[in-house]
Amino acid sequence: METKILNVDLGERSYPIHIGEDVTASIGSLLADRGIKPGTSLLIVTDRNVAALHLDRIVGLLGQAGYKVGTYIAEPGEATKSLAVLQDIIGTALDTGLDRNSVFIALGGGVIGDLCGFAAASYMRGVRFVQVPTTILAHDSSVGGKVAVNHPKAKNVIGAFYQPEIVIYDTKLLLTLPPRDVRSGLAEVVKHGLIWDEDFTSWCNENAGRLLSLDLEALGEALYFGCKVKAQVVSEDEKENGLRAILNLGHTLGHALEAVAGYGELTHGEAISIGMVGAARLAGKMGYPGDIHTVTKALMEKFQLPVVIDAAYSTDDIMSAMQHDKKFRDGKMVYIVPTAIGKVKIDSSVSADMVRAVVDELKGGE
Ligand SMILES: NC(=O)c1ccc[n+]([C@@H]2O[C@H](COP(=O)([O-])OP(=O)(O)OC[C@H]3O[C@@H](n4cnc5c(N)ncnc54)[C@H](O)[C@@H]3O)[C@@H](O)[C@H]2O)c1
Ligand SMILES: O=C(O)C(=O)C[C@@H](O)[C@H](O)[C@H](O)COP(=O)(O)O
Ligand SMILES: [Zn+2]
Repeated sequence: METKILNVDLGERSYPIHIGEDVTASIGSLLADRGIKPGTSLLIVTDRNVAALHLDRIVGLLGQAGYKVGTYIAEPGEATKSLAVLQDIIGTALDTGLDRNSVFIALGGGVIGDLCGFAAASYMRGVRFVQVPTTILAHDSSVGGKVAVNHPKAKNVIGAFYQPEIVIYDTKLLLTLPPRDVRSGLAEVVKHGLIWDEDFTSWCNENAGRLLSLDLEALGEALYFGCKVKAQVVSEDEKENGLRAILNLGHTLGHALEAVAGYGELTHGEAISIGMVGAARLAGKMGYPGDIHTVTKALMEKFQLPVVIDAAYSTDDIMSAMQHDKKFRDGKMVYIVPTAIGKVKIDSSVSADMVRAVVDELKGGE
């Protein structure tokens, strides 16, 4: 696929997304084009898995382009998205003398993007940062400026809206992903179809095999579509006062499952796969056509993602974890309900009893 460029249109905080095979080869000139001049001190935040595979090359490219490069290597996994690791990154930034002109680079998946982005938002009250996503899932996390770490009780509740300077998305880096993370990332790809476009949802269904086997042509198209939806929604509603909540399809239940299971037990994509099937069940109970559930469940199964809740998790724990959802207002639940394939509604009329019934059905393996 030839390189494609999208723009996130946010006035003076607008930024480009470059997607293509080998775009990181030009990382130095892409940074310079964004006003990050050679000679600038950079801190690359990454995790151990990504470091072993891709860090030396990126450090080399940035060094050759004249940047001063430091690194912070975290443990892989969701548990790394924590205040303790955030503090450690800030310690490294201080020890290496980074100042307000310095730039943080997130080289990794969504965990690293969210963590590094929040570190950049906090360090000296804000330094610039760059997203270099290395997972499929990170087409979602690298765009839009939601940055955060987790609290043991709830996902992403310590965070900010803080936009990157540029997103540099090299699809070749995805070729080293383990199968579980391929499947997990594809859950968010399918989500962008389910909330936005019936035709793209059908395309995902038809191209599941190519996507699962990391066909770069198919992946490039899928990631371009997801980033395009995301850029459009975020450009209209950066801070989730309305429309942006649709990106949360499946997340009320999904985030609760991640917290109740213990961070890292379920991947984010696995959790929202179950959450999206739950939302489709809810839609059925509310009188929307039954095929939303059938199609959603079949799609998730096609991508080898889970569609039921482990019976060991307590329904009460799941229900109370959902109370921390950031969409809820004044104690009122707000759900993203699919009303057709490719369409969703932001709904505050869903009863807790209905949600509990869905959770119990999913635990019963239905
Ligand atoms: N900010 C947002 O808008 C947003 C959107 C979606 C998800 N998220 C967050 O993203 C996180 C999940 O992201 P994720 O699934 O990318 O998780 P992740 O960052 O933990 O990456 C998944 C695994 O893949 C490994 N990995 C990453 N790139 C690799 C590569 N190229 N080759 C081999 N291994 C590689 C990592 O080491 C890790 O073990 C969650 O915390 C979720 O809440 C945020
Ligand atoms: O960008 C958004 O907005 C999203 O909701 C995208 C989600 O896929 C993502 O998981 C996000 O981090 C969830 O945000 P939260 O506000 O529910 O924590
Ligand atoms: Zn998500």
